[in-house]
Amino acid sequence: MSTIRQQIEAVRAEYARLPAGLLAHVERVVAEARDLAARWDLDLDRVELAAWGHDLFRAHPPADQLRLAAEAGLPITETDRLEPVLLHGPIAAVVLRERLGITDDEALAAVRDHTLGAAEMPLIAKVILLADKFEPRKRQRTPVMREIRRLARRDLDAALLCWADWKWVEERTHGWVSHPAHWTARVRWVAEHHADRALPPILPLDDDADPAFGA
Ligand SMILES: Nc1ncnc2c1ncn2[C@@H]1O[C@H](COP(=O)(O)OP(=O)(O)OP(=O)(O)OP(=O)(O)OC[C@H]2O[C@@H](n3cnc4c(N)ncnc43)[C@H](O)[C@@H]2O)[C@@H](O)[C@H]1O
Repeated sequence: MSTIRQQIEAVRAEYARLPAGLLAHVERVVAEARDLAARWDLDLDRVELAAWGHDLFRAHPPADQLRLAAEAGLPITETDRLEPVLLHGPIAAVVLRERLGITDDEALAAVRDHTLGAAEMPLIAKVILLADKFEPRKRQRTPVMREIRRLARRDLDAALLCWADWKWVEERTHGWVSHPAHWTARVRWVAEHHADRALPPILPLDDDADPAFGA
């Protein structure tokens, strides 16, 4: 069985066949994810492994992404057929497990869910999703990502929710459909956010005590 550092080197070697621009992005995500992981006291090697794996299939043509997803037995929704790029994380998670022998379930979940999020996410997955969204190039392109980055240092869940709000606007702007998996995650995050900030109980209405009703 290989060590985690050997697994990282094996995944990293795969980028030799991929576009230089993608490698540069992944290197930025690795640095960003390690920084955030250190703040949340996570195992840096496991986070780095997930960061290296997350975009292995990002640059593949859409037809290949659809074919690979079908070969891997992944569920393919109507939204995935319209936008096969949404399958690149799930494909990478399967290939990392089956071809590269990676068995760290939380790291694989982070790879799988880095585009859409999921209702249940281990800390590693939250860190990878957010680091991918606010690595330096992206926060230069989308300045609101700087605020989400600042928030992630204090509260990962609030940062995810803010990213989901931003994404909702992005989807409407581009005329994209919200992916069902992302919507399920978002609904859960909103419910958890409000549960954490419980409102005072609503008192029963007493119409008789209300002068407006006594008249
Ligand atoms: N072939 C290539 N050659 C050279 N460089 C390359 C390359 N491919 C990638 N790169 C480089 O790698 C960088 C990183 O790629 P990404 O990290 O995928 O960066 P991105 O395209 O800006 O998308 P995003 O940050 O939203 O990422 P996500 O996985 O969430 O989302 C992934 C995509 O899903 C799409 N998406 C998300 N939600 C969607 C929805 N609901 N409907 C439709 N599409 C949706 C968006 O188009 C988004 O771009 C690129 O910016 C580029 O510099």
